[in-house]
Amino acid sequence: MSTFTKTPGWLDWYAGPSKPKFQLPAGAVDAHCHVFGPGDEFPFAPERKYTPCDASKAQLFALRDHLGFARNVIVQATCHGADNRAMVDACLSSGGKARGVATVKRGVTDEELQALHAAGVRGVRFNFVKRLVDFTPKDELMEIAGRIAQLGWHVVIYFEAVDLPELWDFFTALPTTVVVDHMGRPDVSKGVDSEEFALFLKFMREHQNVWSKVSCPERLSVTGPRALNGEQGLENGAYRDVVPFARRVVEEFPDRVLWGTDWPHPNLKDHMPDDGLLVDFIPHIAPTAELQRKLLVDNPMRLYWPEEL
Ligand SMILES: O=C(O)/C=C(\CC(=O)C(=O)O)C(=O)O
Repeated sequence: MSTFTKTPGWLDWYAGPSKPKFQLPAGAVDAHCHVFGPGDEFPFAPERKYTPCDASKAQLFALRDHLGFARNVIVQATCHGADNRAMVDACLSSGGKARGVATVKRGVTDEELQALHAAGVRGVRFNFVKRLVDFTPKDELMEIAGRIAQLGWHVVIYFEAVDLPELWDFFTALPTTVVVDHMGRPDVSKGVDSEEFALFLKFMREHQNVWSKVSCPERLSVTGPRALNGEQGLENGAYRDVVPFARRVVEEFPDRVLWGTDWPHPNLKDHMPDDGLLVDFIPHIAPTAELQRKLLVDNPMRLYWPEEL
């Protein structure tokens, strides 16, 4: 029995994912996933906004193998705050098959940054989603960005589309490669030609250092039906409303896109996706073998394992 009580209504990750029909290219990277705890070993942070179920490194690596991925990029989740131990432990246990994205505070020492680097961390995440984090002053974030730039790391930013205008000046001043989570969370009901999404495309077009994860159809879709428990795939319409957004980004910026499962899918409210069906979403957004190879292999390798190229 875990010491922690999950947030009421919490949905646990789906333990019986289907085998994807889409065969991932050799060396594919799941470039956005998390580990949670286990809470009794790696306690959740006091300042967290949610308490999840456990989602261990062993369970993540089993999913990686089941789906046919070769590697993971493990992104520090806000439920662990700036305590990166669970993520670092997972990276260190992966035999070089996982790299990490950390959360750090201004007080982090150079030695701590070096230790994170040695463990496989290659980026920090700045989260601007108000339901997930308390506000951090931008000068603090800019100072951190300046320090991690010297390690060759990048900054991952998580925000919602309506907040992009306000955050624009800060984002465009970052001195590193900048990776946007989930296409900046567009409101897909506004359509792919909306002003809001045009601003996001302009952000990427005018700033060659900006990359995007084209992940999370299950989070962005408003129409469904859902790729739920192996029952329905995209051929039945699951998450169809997200396809034009992701496909537009993949086709216009093929060398600056990443894809991840987002396992164990924190904070979903109405359903838990089948990760096998999420993999089957990929050929709809990256329709050619070349686009798939860039999205799943070449781009994440360039960012996270450049020494192997
Ligand atoms: O997994 C994600 O990308 C999205 C999250 C959670 C999150 O980012 C976090 O806790 O750090 C969300 O939208 O609730």
